Amino acid sequence: MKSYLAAAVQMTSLPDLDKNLAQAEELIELAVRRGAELVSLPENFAFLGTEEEKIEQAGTIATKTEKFLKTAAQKFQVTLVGGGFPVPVGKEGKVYNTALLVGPSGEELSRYEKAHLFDVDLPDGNTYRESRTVMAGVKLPDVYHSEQLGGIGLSVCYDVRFPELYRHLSKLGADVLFVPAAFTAYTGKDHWQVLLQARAIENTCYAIAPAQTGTHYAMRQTHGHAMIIDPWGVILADAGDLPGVAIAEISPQRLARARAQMPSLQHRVFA
Ligand SMILES: O=C(O)CNC(=O)[C@H](CS)NC(=O)CCC(=O)C(=O)O
Repeated sequence: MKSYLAAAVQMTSLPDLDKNLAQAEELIELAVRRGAELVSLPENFAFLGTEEEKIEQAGTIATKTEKFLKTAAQKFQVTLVGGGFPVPVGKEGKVYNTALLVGPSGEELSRYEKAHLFDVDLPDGNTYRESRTVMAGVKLPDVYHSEQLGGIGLSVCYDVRFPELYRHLSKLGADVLFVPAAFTAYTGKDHWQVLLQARAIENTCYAIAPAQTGTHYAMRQTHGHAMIIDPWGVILADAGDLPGVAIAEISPQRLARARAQMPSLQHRVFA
């Protein structure tokens, strides 16, 4: 593993696939121009609209988004994390909320289907029933071991509240934990940064969290603050609340130092 720059993109995705993919490409290009070799896009980067619209367009969203990720990775010669985005499954009109890791040759390196679905009623009046349209993934994510970029583990958004998933990834040798998200403004203000720092600290891994920000449609507002956190829990970059990119260095020396100073992974008893 070498030292390199990683980027967490922050977007305001809309119920408009082509517009979103164009915005994503601009932000990937911006990150690459600043030297990023590993660029990540938030949950719902390709489409953020009502569940009805999402299901109607799921086939097109899946095909175009996968092609977009592979083409963009090749065009900019970078490794990309994208997702989740809907991929149709079965006959019930449901989708997997899928995250993909794609290498610079456009090859798929890893795929993860979101396992924890956001079925929550918030005190601000918003009701979320992700399971109405999404089928829960049943497989723990793999770690992709890149000689250059280290061990890379995927997750999606609400997963961040389930530490056992990240423990699984760190046990498999993850160095970088991805949490692409569309966190609600309401929960985000109190929970987002704390949860990400906890996942980074307890696993002595980098946490990279691309995010949605702003108002997408109707009452849907997201928290923003795409960020990169180091294995000691220090926030290295924070995108604030406007579209843009958070960029920071991922360093094997910093990983080694944090793990030497706090060898908690070696002291695990139960998991
Ligand atoms: O809002 C939308 O329409 C888009 N959001 C999403 O698609 C997903 C599933 S509903 N959001 C989350 O998982 C938020 C989790 C979260 O915010 C928390 O854990 O607090």
